[in-house]
Amino acid sequence: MKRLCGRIAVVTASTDGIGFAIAQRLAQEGAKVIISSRKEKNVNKAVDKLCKEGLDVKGLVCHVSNATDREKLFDQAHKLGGLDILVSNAAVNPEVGDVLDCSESSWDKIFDVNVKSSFLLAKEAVPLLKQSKSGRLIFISSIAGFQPFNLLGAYSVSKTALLGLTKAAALQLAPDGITVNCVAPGIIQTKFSDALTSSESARTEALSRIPLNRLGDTNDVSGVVAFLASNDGAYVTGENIVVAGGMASRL
Ligand SMILES: NC(=O)c1ccc[n+]([C@@H]2O[C@H](COP(=O)([O-])OP(=O)(O)OC[C@H]3O[C@@H](n4cnc5c(N)ncnc54)[C@H](O)[C@@H]3O)[C@@H](O)[C@H]2O)c1
Repeated sequence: MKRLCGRIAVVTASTDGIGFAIAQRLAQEGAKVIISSRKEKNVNKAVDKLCKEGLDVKGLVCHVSNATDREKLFDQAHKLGGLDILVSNAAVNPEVGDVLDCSESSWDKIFDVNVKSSFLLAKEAVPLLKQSKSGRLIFISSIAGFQPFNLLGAYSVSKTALLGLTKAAALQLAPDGITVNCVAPGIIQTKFSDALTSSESARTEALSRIPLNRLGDTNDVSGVVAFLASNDGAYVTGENIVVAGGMASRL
């Protein structure tokens, strides 16, 4: 099914993991997708891979905290014809520990990348999204945003902030016909979740919390994002959608 023909999408941190799967899926559904991440080498590799699959993608270096990089991202979209879909996916977690043990520098970094950059990307995308007939803003939060994970204190709180940002921005942008939603993944197999899944004991503990009894795959998340980006999701806004194999009922 190609639900996104003629749409232009920007996905941050999309050279690997969940972001890559989202970029791939949006492109498979017919969108022209701008891939980005911090390192040129990774951008080139991801673009090469998707171009070889016959997908319409362009790539750009973008450190989401860097205003010039963000400007280049939207300039590129403008040159391609506009912007219909922004997926804000980049996140960091530089420190493992309880929330009140987080160092000030890690707190600042977590909130700078996970929250402030998402806010700024959204704010800067709005002029282009307003020109689209089907503007979509999609934030990637986490199940930890609903109930903080042990030892992921500050990261969890940053993801909670995105739940609020989604609701507030959805109300603000509804009169312009732009939908704003958030996807909150559970434990999805990527580099990011390695610590939660790599050892046998960590894996068993993780699975004990997931009613569907399997870890998530990046495609479990990308399909939901594609739905929200498409006309099938046109009447959904201000929602935080958990994609976690039922984990939310065991929090
Ligand atoms: N994997 C999971 O279990 C899981 C669960 C819940 C939420 N998430 C969220 O999903 C998103 C993607 O995570 P992932 O699991 O694919 O892992 P990942 O490590 O592949 O994704 C994080 C990406 O963000 C990028 N990034 C970090 N700082 C950046 C910056 N300043 N500018 C641009 N890019 C930057 C990293 O390079 C990395 O590619 C993140 O928002 C993460 O919080 C992941």
